[in-house]
Amino acid sequence: MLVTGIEILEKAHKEGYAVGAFNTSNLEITQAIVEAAEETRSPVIIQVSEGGLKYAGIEAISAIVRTLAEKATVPIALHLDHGTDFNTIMKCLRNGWTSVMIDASKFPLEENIQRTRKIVEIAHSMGVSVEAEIGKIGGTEDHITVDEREASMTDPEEALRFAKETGVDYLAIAIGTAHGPYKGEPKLDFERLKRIKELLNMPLVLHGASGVPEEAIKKAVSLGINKINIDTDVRQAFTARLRRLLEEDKEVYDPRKILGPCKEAMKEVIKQKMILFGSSLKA
Ligand SMILES: O=C(COP(=O)(O)O)NO
Ligand code: NA
Ligand SMILES: [Zn+2]
Repeated sequence: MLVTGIEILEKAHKEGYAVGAFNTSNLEITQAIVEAAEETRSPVIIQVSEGGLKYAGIEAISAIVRTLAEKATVPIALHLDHGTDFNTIMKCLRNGWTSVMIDASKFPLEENIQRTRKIVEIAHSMGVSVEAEIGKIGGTEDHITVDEREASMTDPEEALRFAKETGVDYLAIAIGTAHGPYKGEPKLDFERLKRIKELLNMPLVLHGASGVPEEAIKKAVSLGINKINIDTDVRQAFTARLRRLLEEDKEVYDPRKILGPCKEAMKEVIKQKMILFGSSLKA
């Protein structure tokens, strides 16, 4: 069933587990997410980035996700990932999305607060949940120095002020993760996470979670992370299966015979994540 993001994440926050938020841009990835959630009895957040909306078309991808979510036997929220453009966020709200992220983290704090508060007021008036970001979660391509990394991490006191002044439902924080594959091993600042959770006592979001070792994920969940964004690991599962399949079978040409096994490969990765995050059997 299609529910709001806060319905899923308030429960996760109270009961101390995390829910996967998996990016999709087509039918097969969406099916993999929904089937994985039903097979592990997990609530799940299906999210589309602005790039994914451009690729699939907002009406088409909304229809696919909404249709599969409404038919599903577990709670599913439909979330806009890293919303930066006001009109795109409004289009998602008009297309029945149940959660949106306003990512104004690149602006100074005051402006991030203003921009976020505006979206919170509109989305809440429509019964839609809101995620925002404070601190900068980079991509692995950012060649930043260590102290720049420190400076980009979320300041706990600023996060408290931000949460109070915006009314945001869940907060994406920067504690050392980055989007995309890691070159070395990511070092998460668990002390910082612990402090933020103590101060804010609300659902927290971890971006850039692909490539983070399982032990670090488990520790982050135990310290209060409740939404975990995964994109790269699912993409890599798809592509690895695709390459192997085309290597092994030079004759195949039916997209269903190619995309079907790729869907299964993505589903297996997603199921493992749901079990690792502690969301299995929570639906
Ligand atoms: O944060 C993410 C996903 O990051 P990864 O690709 O590292 O899983 N999406 O918003
Ligand atoms: Na990552
Ligand atoms: Zn992200």
